[in-house]
Amino acid sequence: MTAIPALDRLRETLAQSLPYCGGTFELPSDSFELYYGKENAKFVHLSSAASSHEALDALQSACEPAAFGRNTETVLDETYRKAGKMDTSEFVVRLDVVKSGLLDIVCSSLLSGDKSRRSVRAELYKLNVYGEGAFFKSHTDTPTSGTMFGSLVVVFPTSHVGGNLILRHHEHEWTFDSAKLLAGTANHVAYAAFFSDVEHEVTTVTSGHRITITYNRYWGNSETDREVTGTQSNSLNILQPLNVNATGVGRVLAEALEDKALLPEGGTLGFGLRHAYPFPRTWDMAVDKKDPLAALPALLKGSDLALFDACEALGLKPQLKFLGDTGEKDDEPILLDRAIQISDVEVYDRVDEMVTYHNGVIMEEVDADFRPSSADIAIGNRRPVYWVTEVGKMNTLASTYIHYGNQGVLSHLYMTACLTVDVGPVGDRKAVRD
Ligand SMILES: O=C(O)CCC(=O)C(=O)O
Ligand SMILES: [Fe+2]
Repeated sequence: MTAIPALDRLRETLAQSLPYCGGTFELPSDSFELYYGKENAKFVHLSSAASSHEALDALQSACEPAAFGRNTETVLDETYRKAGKMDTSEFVVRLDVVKSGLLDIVCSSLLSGDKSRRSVRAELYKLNVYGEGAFFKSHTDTPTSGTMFGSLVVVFPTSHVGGNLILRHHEHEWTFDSAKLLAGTANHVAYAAFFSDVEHEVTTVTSGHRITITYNRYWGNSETDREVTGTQSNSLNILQPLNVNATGVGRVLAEALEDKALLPEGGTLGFGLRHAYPFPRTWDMAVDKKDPLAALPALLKGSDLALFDACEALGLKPQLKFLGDTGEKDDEPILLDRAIQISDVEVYDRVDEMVTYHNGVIMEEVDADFRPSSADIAIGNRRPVYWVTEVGKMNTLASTYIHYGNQGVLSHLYMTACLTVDVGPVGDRKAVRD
């Protein structure tokens, strides 16, 4: 098969997009003030200089053991998560992520395209104390609603050793060492913001107190731009460069489309999305009216968003689809343009059910140089697809893997869709057969 160098570059570009940003941020001293407890309210200043070991121990003792999610259940199991937690009803912290400008910094580092201006809401979720021996094994942050897209962790400058936040996405891994970043400072916080579907863990704290507050981040109203309140401060240290954008992706995609070795007579290109998105566990079309897949374009993030925007900018029509896996070894996967609830599909013939009643087409994986025969064109319910980026189990609708979250899954589950784009023949890629 002929090599298509621009396609390799496209894959590299899409994989480069970082799903996290982090750094340190200087704040006025009062931002570190914490009041907790209702009956006997206590005060502690969360910086190494101002707080005694005893005061931090007292805060730790006032916490409850932190639970986490195993599928739909919220469980306590100190072999998986050992940490203290305090609910927002039990404490008040002076730090304001909006007024201080921290939320702006995080959004402009992590988001791209129109979304970098879109309004974002950060909701304080928990205070956590990781004392000596505390840790949290690998999990993703459970979506509490369909608009939740990210998490933000703020680590206070109380002295601690260990407790690295390790993030993993596809084949990459990043370590955020808050202890090292905060060493010797009393007036900075360390922050890490990531897309919530990114797997992460907190390694064992070997000494001291690692005290954090976490926020869930949600998309706000798509019509309203984010109010930019932040001051650009010299005291900001951003560890991660900006994300890939649609222009960069569009440039390599356009180049790939000029190559005669890629679907010379036109066809369908497929991309497995790199992020998972929250979908309702159940819904009823009669009540909800809208298919959850229809909401997905507004939720895209990272390189998924850059790819979608790049296709549109080139005059192509990207489509988001699910891959329906029937669960049978010999069945071919079905491309679906709506989200269906697998449990709704009769067990006796899922392929027929998905094709006949759910508008599905049978997906046939082909090579980059595929040329359709007249037979391919005639058969309406089969679709030859050349997958540019990997599509697989992750992209299937019926996901059965055990999900570890920061709480039990309530209303939403992460699902990964794929993007397909029909292209015309070389030289006329926008010309697409109906
Ligand atoms: O403390 C951290 O760095 C991350 C904590 C975390 O993953 C969580 O609370 O879900
Ligand atoms: Fe988490």
